[in-house]
Amino acid sequence: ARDNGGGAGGRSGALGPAPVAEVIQKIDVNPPKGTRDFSPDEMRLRNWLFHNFREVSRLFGFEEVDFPVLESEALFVRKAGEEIKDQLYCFEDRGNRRVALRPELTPSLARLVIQKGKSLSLPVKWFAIGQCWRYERMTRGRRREHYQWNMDIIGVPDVMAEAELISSIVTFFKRIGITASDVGFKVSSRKVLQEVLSRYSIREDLFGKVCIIIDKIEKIPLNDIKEELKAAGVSTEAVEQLLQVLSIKSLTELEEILGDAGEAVVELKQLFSLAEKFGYSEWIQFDASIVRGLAYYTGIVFEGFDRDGKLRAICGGGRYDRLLSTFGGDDIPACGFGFGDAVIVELLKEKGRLPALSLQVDNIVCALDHDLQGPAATVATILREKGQTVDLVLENKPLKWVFKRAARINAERLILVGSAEWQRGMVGVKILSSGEQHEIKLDELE
Ligand SMILES: Nc1ccc(Br)nc1
Repeated sequence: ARDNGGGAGGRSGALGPAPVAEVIQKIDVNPPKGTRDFSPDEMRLRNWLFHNFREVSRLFGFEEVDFPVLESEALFVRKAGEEIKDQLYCFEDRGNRRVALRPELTPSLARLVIQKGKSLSLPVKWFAIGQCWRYERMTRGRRREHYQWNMDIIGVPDVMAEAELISSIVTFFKRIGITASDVGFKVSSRKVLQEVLSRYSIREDLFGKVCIIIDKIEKIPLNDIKEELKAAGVSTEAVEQLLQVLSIKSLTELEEILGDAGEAVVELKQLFSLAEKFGYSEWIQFDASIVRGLAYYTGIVFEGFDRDGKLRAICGGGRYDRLLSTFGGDDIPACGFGFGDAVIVELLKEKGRLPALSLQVDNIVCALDHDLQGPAATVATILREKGQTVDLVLENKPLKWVFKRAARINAERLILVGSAEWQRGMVGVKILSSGEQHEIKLDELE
C-alpha cells in the first residue's frame, strides 16, 4: 500500500498544495564575491585536508587553539607597506570600534600568548586552522577568503624550532602523497638582508619595508624594485649589492660574501645540518631571494613551492622574534608557518592525486508500509547505538526509489521492516553488494 511517493517538497493529499510564501525578491543564491560554499563533496575534501592537518599537529605534540575571525584592526596595522595591510577587510562596528576580519592567524596567536602571560609554560606549541580574509579588488577575481593551518612554537630561540616546523610540513606532504619530487622548500634568513644592509648603515626601521619590497622581486619588474628601494632610502650602491646577494643559491657562495661568523650563515648551516637528522634534506634548498611578505619576520624564512613552477607558494613561515614585544608583550622568541587550503588542492588536482571521497553508510533502513515507520525508527536507533551509520527512509517510498537511494549513498545493507517479519521479532536484511538476503532477529542485529 504505497502511494505515488509525491515529488520532493511537494505536499499532496487532504490539505491540498502547500501555501507558497510571498516572494519578496529573488535572492542571489551564490555566496558573496571571492567566497566559497562547501557542498558535500567539497566539504569531504576539506575535512580530509583538515584531518591531516590535525593528525600531523597531534603527531608533533601541538595543541589546538582558535580565535575570533573578527579582531581589532590595530592587530594588523603595520607600517611596512605589506599587501596584507592594503587588503585588510576592515570596518567600523556599531560601537564605533575599528575591527577587521583577520587576514592571518599569527597576530591573534601572539595576542593570546601575551594574554595568558606567565600562566603559560614555554615552549608553547600551538596550532590553529582558521578562515582568513582579504578585501581584494575583484578586478583580479581572486578569492577573498581561505582557510589556513598554522603551527607556532613560542619560546625557543634555537633554529631547532624552525627545523621542527619544516619537518611537520614534510610529514603532512608525505601523508597526502606529495613527495620531494613534487615540492620543495626554499629557505633563507632575513639576517642575510640585515647583514648586507648593515654594511651600508641602512636604518633598522627601514628593514621591514625593504623586505616587503624585496618580496615582490618575482612579481614586479626589477627596475620597479630598484626604484622602490631607492625611494625607501637605500643607496644605489646598496641596492646593487643587495640584488647581487639575493641571487645567491648556495650557502657556500653566501659564506664567501658574508663570512662564516655572522648569524645568518651560522643559523642556516645549523638548519641544513638538522634537516639531515630529520631526514628531509632532499626537500630543502637555500635561496637568498626568499624574504616572505610579512614585515615581522626576523630570521629564518621558508616557503613551500611546486617544482613545476605552475603554482603560487603552497605554504610559508619563519622566525618572528620581535612580534610579541611590538604588541607590548615580553621579548619572547617565536616562529611559525601558514599553510593555505587552496594551492595544495590545486597541486593535488595537477598531480591527479585528489583522494576519492564519497558518502558511505552501513545501512539504509526502510519500513515496508507507513504504519511500520515506528519500528523502523527503533531498528535505526538500535543500529546507531551500536555505532552503525544508518540512513533511515523517512517517508513512504516505493522500493524502486529505496534501491536507487541505497546505490547513491553507497549503503552496504538494506534493512527492511515488514509487518509479518516484525510480528516474529525479525527484520529483512539484504547485502547490496552480493544481493544475498536473510532474516535476522532484532536483538541479533549488529
Ligand atoms: N591573507 C590572505 C587572506 C585571504 C586570502 Br584568499 N589570501 C591571503
